[in-house]
Amino acid sequence: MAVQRIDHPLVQHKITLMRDKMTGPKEFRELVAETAMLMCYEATRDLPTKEIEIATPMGVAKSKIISGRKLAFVPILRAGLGMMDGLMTLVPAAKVGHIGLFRDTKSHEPVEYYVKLPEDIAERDVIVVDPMLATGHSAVQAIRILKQAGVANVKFMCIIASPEGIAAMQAAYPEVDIYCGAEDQGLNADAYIVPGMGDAGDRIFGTK
Ligand SMILES: O=c1ccn([C@@H]2O[C@H](COP(=O)(O)O)[C@@H](O)[C@H]2O)c(=O)[nH]1
Ligand SMILES: O=P(O)(O)OP(=O)(O)O
Ligand SMILES: [Mg+2]
Repeated sequence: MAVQRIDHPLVQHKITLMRDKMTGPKEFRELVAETAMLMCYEATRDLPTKEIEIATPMGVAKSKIISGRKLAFVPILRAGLGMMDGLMTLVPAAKVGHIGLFRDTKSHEPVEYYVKLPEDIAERDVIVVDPMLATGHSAVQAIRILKQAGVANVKFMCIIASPEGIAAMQAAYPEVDIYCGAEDQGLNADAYIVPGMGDAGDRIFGTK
């Protein structure tokens, strides 16, 4: 498994603004979407292309289009939803599946409450998105659901990852590439990433 940290200055700048506890929900939401769009640029770098001929106003150009297997994004609800505007701006033809998980406050284990996937998900390359990879159990569960649905090729994209989350993913799905913007120190007793940026879902939707 490869962990790719996206160290583009724009991504790093936006992460700093998201970390700031004074950043309110409107700005936080915009930053999550913008960061996701920038990260998606890297996560889709290996999409296959083919050359076609296209009529321009001045003649015929040999030019590339994306070819091969189609893409689906799967946000882990709720926080993953915040990344979708940016991703769909970049890849408007992608289909979207939803996996709803919340973490039990005592065990920190994910509790599944909703799954809706495109009918042809097994024929698509999938990028699972969640701003935070903490214990890694939500991401592992989401990928398990997708594998059971027949998905062969899956990547995971988060804004901040913990070493524990990366290790959990590596143990469960060593073949899944992880794209992250930052790798932080670790988890606190409540399984939040330190220093992190708090509860991403609450900050996106203003619920706390
Ligand atoms: O600092 C944090 C840590 C976690 N979250 C939310 O929890 C899940 C991921 O947690 P796992 O422990 O990896 O299952 C993720 O959906 C986040 O929304 C958070 O917001 N902030
Ligand atoms: O993983 P959680 O419990 O933080 O869920 P949500 O994304 O709904 O905040
Ligand atoms: Mg939350």
